[in-house]
Amino acid sequence: MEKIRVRNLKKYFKVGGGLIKAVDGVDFSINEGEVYALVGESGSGKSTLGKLILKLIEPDEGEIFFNGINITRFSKEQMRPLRRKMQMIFQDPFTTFNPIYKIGNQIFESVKFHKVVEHSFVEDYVVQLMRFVALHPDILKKYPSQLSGGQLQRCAIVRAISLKPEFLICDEIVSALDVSIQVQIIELLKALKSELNLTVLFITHDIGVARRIADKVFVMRAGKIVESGIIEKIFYNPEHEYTKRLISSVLSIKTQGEN
Ligand SMILES: Nc1ncnc2c1ncn2[C@@H]1O[C@H](COP(=O)(O)OP(=O)(O)OP(=O)(O)O)[C@@H](O)[C@H]1O
Repeated sequence: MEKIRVRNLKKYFKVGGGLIKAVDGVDFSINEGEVYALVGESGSGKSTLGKLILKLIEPDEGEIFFNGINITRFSKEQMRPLRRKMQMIFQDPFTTFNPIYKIGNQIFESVKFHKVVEHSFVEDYVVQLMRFVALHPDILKKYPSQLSGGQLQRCAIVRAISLKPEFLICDEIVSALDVSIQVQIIELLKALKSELNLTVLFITHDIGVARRIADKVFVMRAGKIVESGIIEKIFYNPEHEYTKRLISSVLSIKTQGEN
């Protein structure tokens, strides 16, 4: 079943006297249970595309379908029941949480707001999820500033999955983390994906990271998808010059690291 489809999506920004074509006529669909990576250099339009799909910003043109329903012109009220089903996790876990409240309270509130489980089960439910992502439940009593980036990103994952989403966008969620922690978070996401039958769009500038998690990939350049398909095929047999460049930059970093 088709989970997400976008058709001729466009978002331009007026900056100074000029126009930035952040997303410039994008078409694609993602089926239920698929993990797609969206790969491209900084500024290619990846985050803007992610925000458009979730209707965090409005497109200038084009259409967005979720579960086959055209949500492009849905109002805030119409979007409310869908918000829980479409979650986004961002690069910087320190801005995900409000620094003045304990982590637990923030996750409990969001589970209560969306009425995911009965009030009396909320704490037990979240504690279970904390264990699932290998975090001690005592962390729920801490403030964001008391946690490491990796711990906080796991908490952001708990908050997102606690709402039982159907579609998850991860926007550069491992970019700010050490390589060993990156691997742990990617493995965690893979486990979650199969446990929860999630459909995932994993945004990253690093096609090497994309390859670890995704089955398929969209390569984005200057607001357009220039190549897409099965990631192993594209990694070993890229057609577009831009994709070749992305791959060779990953390979050259690896080679330098190995020397
Ligand atoms: N609100 C905005 N106002 C003006 N320009 C914007 C806005 N949001 C994004 N842009 C511009 O749109 C282009 C695409 O930005 P976007 O953040 O989507 O790219 P990206 O591929 O996610 O890159 P990065 O990983 O660096 O965020 C960039 O040139 C950016 O400066």
